[in-house]
Amino acid sequence: MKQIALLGATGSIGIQTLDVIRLHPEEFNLYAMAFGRNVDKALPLIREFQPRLVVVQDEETKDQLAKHIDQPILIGADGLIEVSVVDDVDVVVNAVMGSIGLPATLKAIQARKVIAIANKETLVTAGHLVMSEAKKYGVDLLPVDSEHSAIYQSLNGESKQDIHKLIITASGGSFRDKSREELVGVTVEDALNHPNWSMGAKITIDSASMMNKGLEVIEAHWLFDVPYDQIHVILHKESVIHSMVEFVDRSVMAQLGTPDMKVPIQYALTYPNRLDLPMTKQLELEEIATLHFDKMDTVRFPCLRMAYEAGRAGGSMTTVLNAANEEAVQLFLEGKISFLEIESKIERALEQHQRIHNPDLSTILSIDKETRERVRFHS
Ligand SMILES: NC(=O)C1=CN([C@@H]2O[C@H](COP(=O)(O)OP(=O)(O)OC[C@H]3O[C@@H](n4cnc5c(N)ncnc54)[C@H](OP(=O)(O)O)[C@@H]3O)[C@@H](O)[C@H]2O)C=CC1
Ligand SMILES: CC(=O)[C@@H](O)[C@H](O)COP(=O)(O)O
Ligand SMILES: [Mn+2]
Repeated sequence: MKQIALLGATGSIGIQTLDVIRLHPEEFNLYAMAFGRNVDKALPLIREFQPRLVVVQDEETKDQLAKHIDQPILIGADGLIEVSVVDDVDVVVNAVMGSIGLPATLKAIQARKVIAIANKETLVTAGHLVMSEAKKYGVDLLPVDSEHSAIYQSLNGESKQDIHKLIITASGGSFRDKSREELVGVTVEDALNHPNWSMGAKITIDSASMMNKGLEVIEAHWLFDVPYDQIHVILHKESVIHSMVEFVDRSVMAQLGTPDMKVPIQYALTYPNRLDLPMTKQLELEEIATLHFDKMDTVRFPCLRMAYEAGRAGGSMTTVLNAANEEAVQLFLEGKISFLEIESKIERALEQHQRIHNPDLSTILSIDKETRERVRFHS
C-alpha cells in the first residue's frame, strides 16, 4: 500500500488523483492532503479519505476548517514541507499551482520520497536545483504533465544518447484559430474555454497564450536533460498524440490516448507497472479518422519564443519568466489587464532583469517575489 501526500488536493489534478486513489483502495492511501483556501471543496474530501494530516494556505482557513475536523492542520509553505517529509509517506504528488511548490519538492527529494510532479512551475523556476538534488539523493521525478508522461513512456528502456529530438504536441489552446489582431478584447471567459482539456484556470490561460508549451519545453529540458535545440513543438489540435521521441535511427515513439489526465496521474503512481483505468474513454482511431499537425509559429505565439530564449539564457531568467507569467495571468483573471498585456508584461520583466548564473534557493525566492511585485505594481 503506497501512502500518498497530495499537494493541491482540491484542484483539477488533485481531484483526478483522488479518483485514482478511490479506484484502487488496495494500492493507495491518502496520508496527507494540502489545499489553499477552498474549505467547501476540501471538507467532503477530508471526510471521505480521512487523511492523517491536512495543510491549508493560512491561519484564517485553518480556523474555519478546525471547527469541522479532528485532524491536525498545518499551515503554508512550512506545512507543505512537513507533510512531504513524514516518514510514513511514500509518494508526494505535487499538484499545487505555481512556484509555491518549490521548497516542498526540494525537501521531499532530500527525504528520498517518490515524487509525482504535475507542478511544472517548480521546474521552470529552479530546474537546476531540483534536478541536482534528485541526482544527489537518487530520486526519480515521475512526470504527471501529459506530454512529459508521454515522453517518459516513449523513453522506457531506451538510452539517453539515442535521443535525436523530443517532439512536444500543442493543442493550440482556446485561441488557436484567431489571428493576433483578433486577440484584442478577448475575455477571460473566452480564454478559459479550452477545446480539449478541462483544467485549472491558470494553466488554461497558459494554453491560450502558448506559455504552457513554453513552460513544458523548459520542464522537458530539465526532466530529460535534453538541450533546447533538440526540443521541438508542433501543433496537433486533437490532443491524441501526447508527445513523441525521435531517436537517432529516425524511429519515432509516441504515446497516444484520449485526453484524460487520470492516465498520466495513475501511471506516475503505479510506475513501472500499470493498473486498469476503466472510467477512461478508450481511443477509437476510426472515429477520429484524421489527425492534424502544423508548424508552430513563434511570431503568432511570442510566449513560446520568450520561453525558449529564457531557457537558453539559463540561470535566473526562467525564474523571472515563470513569476512574471504567474502574476500577469492572475491580473488577467482579476480583469485588471487584457490578454495581450500578459505577454508584454513578461517581455518587460525579462528585459529588466540582470541574469544571475546558478542562483541558490534564497536568491530564487527573492527574484520570484521581486518579479511578482514589479509585474503587479510597476509595469
Ligand atoms: N489541470 C491539468 O490538467 C494539468 C495541470 N498541470 C499542472 O498541475 C498543477 C496544478 O494544476 P491544476 O490542478 O490545473 O490547478 P488548480 O488551480 O485546479 O489547483 C491548484 C491546487 O493548488 C492549491 N493551492 C493553490 N495555492 C496553494 C497554496 N498556497 N498552498 C496550498 N495549496 C495551494 C489549490 O487549492 P484551492 O482549491 O484551495 O485554491 C488547488 O488545490 C499546475 O502546475 C499545472 O500547470 C499539468 C498538466 C495538466
Ligand atoms: C493536459 C496537459 O498536460 C496540459 O498541459 C495540456 O497539454 C494543455 O494543452 P495545450 O497546452 O496543448 O493546449
Ligand atoms: Mn501538458
